[in-house]
Amino acid sequence: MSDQKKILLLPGDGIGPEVVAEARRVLEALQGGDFNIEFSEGLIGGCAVDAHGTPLPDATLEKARAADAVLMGAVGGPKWDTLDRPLRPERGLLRIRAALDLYANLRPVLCFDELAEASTLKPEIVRGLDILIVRELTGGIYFGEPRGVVEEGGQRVGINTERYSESEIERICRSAFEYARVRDRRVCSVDKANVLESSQLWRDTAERVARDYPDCALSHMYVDNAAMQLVRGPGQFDVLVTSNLFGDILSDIGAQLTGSIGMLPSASLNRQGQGLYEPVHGSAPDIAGQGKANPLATILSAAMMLRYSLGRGDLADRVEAAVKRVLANGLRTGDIAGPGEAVLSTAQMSAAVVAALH
Ligand SMILES: NC(=O)C1=CN([C@@H]2O[C@H](COP(=O)(O)OP(=O)(O)OC[C@H]3O[C@@H](n4cnc5c(N)ncnc54)[C@H](O)[C@@H]3O)[C@@H](O)[C@H]2O)C=CC1
Ligand SMILES: CC(C)CC(=O)C(=O)O
Ligand SMILES: [Mg+2]
Repeated sequence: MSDQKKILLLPGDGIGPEVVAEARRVLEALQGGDFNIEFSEGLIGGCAVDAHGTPLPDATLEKARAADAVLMGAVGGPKWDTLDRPLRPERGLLRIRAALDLYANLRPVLCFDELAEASTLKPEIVRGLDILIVRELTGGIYFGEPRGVVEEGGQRVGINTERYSESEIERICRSAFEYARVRDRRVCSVDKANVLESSQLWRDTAERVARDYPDCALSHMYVDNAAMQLVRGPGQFDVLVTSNLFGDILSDIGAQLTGSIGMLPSASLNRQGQGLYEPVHGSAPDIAGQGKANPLATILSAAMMLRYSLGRGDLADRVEAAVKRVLANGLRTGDIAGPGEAVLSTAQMSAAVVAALH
């Protein structure tokens, strides 16, 4: 029986449309037999502001709710940087994450052996690197109230609020332990409990949740040390669980350990297993429209979508194996190419992945 899946594509801005088009090509190449996809498209970010005056039109949210999964590119860019905050493209992304309750953001920091030389770190440090960052995605300072810029004492004051409830912390910690159970059973909770009350609650809650997972080890680390340890000795980590802001920053560090931010995929999941999949990078205005973007982070995000939302781990394995083959054959986009190595365009890279699908 044919298994028709509904995928909503949200290309967004900058390099978003370029990398999403290439991930679509890979998904299309997998179609046939018992696997078929019905693609639809929606607007989010700056392109949605231009067309509808809002970064997240209701129609996009409705389509997302009706889809089996959403594959997004990236939002934002200098064209929209001057807008009032509620109109900024990035707000559209935050709103769709909140509206779909996508609280668990998985960012696998996986270094393909073939790219160990492309890492900022020594190859022997990153070879075999496999960390899972579990980032809380719908709370914390990106959402806390009060927020805004107010007049106070004759000057402007910018306000944001870091705020976490026990239940928000508990559910993301549970997710982290569940993933740890199918890995090396080690969870490092990253916070700033020496300064922040929200982090003290985070630490207490992580300790309480850990009692339900006696088969896993829990450790704690302050975020400043964690940033340093990720660069100094990333192999010490298995699962990292942390807040929205800290996870955002630490995962960009993690991305560079894998060779390039163009390599790091992500999945954002709710309790129902519904998910939004996107590369960790942004809209990269500096290279947009030039065919220079590395599409592998988005292609690997599509693989995560196959595994987590579409129940097709077999197809996800095929995509990931194809990416590995392409890298083993020495094929590189500019961000991961070494000196003197030939550089593929965005479209040439995805064509190579399609050709390497077995
Ligand atoms: N999830 C999202 O939609 C995100 C959106 N943004 C937005 O994107 C815009 C640009 O932000 P930046 O801070 O410059 O971060 P960025 O991730 O877009 O770019 C940082 C650097 O990495 C490079 N890069 C990013 N993706 C690449 C890829 N696939 N292949 C090769 N090189 C790549 C860029 O060329 C740039 O030099 C901003 O408007 C920002 O708010 C930033 C991060 C995430
Ligand atoms: C709008 C930002 C929060 C996006 C971002 O940087 C991210 O999710 O990594
Ligand atoms: Mg980020």
